Amino acid sequence: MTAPTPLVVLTGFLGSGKTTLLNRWLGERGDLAVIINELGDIGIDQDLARKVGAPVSLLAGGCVCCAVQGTLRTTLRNLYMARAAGDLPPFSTVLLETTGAADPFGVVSVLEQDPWLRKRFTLRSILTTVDTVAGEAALARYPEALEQVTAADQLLLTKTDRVDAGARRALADALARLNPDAEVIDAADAGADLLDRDFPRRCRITGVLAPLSGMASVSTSMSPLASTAAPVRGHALQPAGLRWRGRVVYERLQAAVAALRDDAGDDLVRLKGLVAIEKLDGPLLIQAVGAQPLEMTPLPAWPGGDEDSRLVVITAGDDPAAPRRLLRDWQRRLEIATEGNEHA
Ligand SMILES: Nc1nc2c(ncn2[C@@H]2O[C@H](COP(=O)(O)OP(=O)(O)OP(=O)(O)O)[C@@H](O)[C@H]2O)c(=O)[nH]1
Repeated sequence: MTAPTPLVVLTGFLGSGKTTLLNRWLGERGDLAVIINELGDIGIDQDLARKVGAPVSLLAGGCVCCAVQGTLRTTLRNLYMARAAGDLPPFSTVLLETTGAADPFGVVSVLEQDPWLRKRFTLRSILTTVDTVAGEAALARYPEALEQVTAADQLLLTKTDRVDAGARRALADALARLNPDAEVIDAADAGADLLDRDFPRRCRITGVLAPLSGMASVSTSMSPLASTAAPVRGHALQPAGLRWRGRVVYERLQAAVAALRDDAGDDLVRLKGLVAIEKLDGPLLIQAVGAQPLEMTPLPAWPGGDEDSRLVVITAGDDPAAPRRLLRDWQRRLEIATEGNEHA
């Protein structure tokens, strides 16, 4: 049997820059197979993944670490079989982008517990993006963010263009204390050759999400970033998505986004969407990460074959109805017809 194919896990909290980095790497090398995991049922990132011939598989509807572990197994098997049959280009490495809420240890256990997969794939590394703007707050509030940092072989600082050198250094020092085994570098300096790098084998023992009741003590004793904010229990992140047909007037969209952000307040963790706009050929890509500035980018054409408008909202807290309420208000504000729309 040929040597097992390396699997690189790219993780990092919601909106920390995983897809941006993945896209850059896809532009740098053509020997990757990519698996993108989305928290909700509606996928956007797989359409945004640069189309350079790399096979891109979508795992939607939950985290690979728990809800869709079985689907990850099937996807890896399918990739292996399709390559063996010559139906896919001969990729050398599988790059798995987790959801921003994933526990990387759960991903590792998929490989470890499946004898068939264990012979054919090997975990090469866990690479974790950390947002220099929002990373500190995320680590203090979300056990997922802490778990992702703890699990990392390499920590990649993103959005360093938006903070000063002092803030960058303070975060890097704090991360080094949280995970002394992982080197901290700027994502901007991380070329795609990082995907070939082997790291010393580590015993990965889940530390944060499993004993959730211990989270408060973990965040104060381990984290130099601990804040007074009460930590949210694991996976207390609620996704909802809306899909619709029809164009929206730009000014009304702007007002609807502002109203949604206002209504959600601090609980809005992530907003992303592709929206058809009056008088524009391609869609508008909408991105918001917490309270960070909104990004609206007109795309020249619809990426992927899917030309439905889509909006995904992820809120903090235990109430799964919260993001759905935001989407219902969104629908009402933009007078999007109910018929044919899909909430997920
Ligand atoms: N200024 C700046 N913005 C960045 C950088 N990296 C990512 N972003 C922005 O941050 C937002 C989120 O980036 P993504 O790459 O989609 O983050 P993600 O981790 O894939 O997000 P999820 O998949 O939703 O968890 C987007 O609006 C990006 O344009 C960076 O290095 N600098």
